[in-house]
Amino acid sequence: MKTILDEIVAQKRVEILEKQKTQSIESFKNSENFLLPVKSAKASILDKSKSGIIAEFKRKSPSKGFINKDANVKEVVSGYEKYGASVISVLTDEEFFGGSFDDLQQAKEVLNIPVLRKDFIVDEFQVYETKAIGADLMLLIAECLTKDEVYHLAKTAKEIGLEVLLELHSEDQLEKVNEFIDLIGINNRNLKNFEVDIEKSKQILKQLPTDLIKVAESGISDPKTVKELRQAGFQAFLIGENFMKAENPTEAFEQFVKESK
Ligand SMILES: O=C(O)c1ccccc1NCC(=O)[C@H](O)[C@H](O)COP(=O)(O)O
Repeated sequence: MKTILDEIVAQKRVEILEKQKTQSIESFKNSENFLLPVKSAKASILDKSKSGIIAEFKRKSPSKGFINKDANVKEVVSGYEKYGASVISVLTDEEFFGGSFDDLQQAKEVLNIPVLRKDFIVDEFQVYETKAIGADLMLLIAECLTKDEVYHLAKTAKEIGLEVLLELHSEDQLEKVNEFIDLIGINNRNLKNFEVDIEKSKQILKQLPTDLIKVAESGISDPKTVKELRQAGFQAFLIGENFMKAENPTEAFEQFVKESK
């Protein structure tokens, strides 16, 4: 049976082919952002004056539909930074998440902390594109890539200065971790039925390489869960919907950070 991830990846491949009619890796290399230095997410997460939260700007999702369709990106992300976010994640997928490059670029304009391009990267074209749009790091999802693809995409990213967050959904994907990965995320959301199980993070944690930054992802809505996961050994927490669904995402974030200390 096809999963939502299969559907998203198929759509990505169509989009890439369409974009390649007018853009090329060479054109990305000639872009203004290409030679600019990136901000390190690793360093920002290890900075103890911040919360360890990777706060995600997310307008909609396949599991929840619309969350906050018309949110003002600059307002929301600058609030997240003000109250201690370590990194900002911006969805750039349009079809399934209502995101855009414009959202990422607007976020970048007002932020001093690193910005993660949250998308479904399956081709080196998108790696160069990630640098050209001004992101500091990118996500790779082990579930939709072979071990060789993860290696090639992560190596390319590192060569052009991007940091890489590799997301795992199960223990058997651990073999895809390589020397080019900076952060490793465990996604608590089952992409077949969208159920969230925070225990999954804890189970896989014990087997993660000790030298990588460990990120618990998805379905976190209680500050106590952050405390628990921090105690267990996670250094970062990727949280989107819980803040975005609030009437005032910044206030919700501020309160959450206070309670998760
Ligand atoms: O969020 C979804 O419904 C989803 C569906 C299919 C593939 C990926 C999906 N989410 C991407 C993410 O990784 C989350 O946006 C991120 O971890 C934040 O999760 P949450 O705090 O639950 O919004």
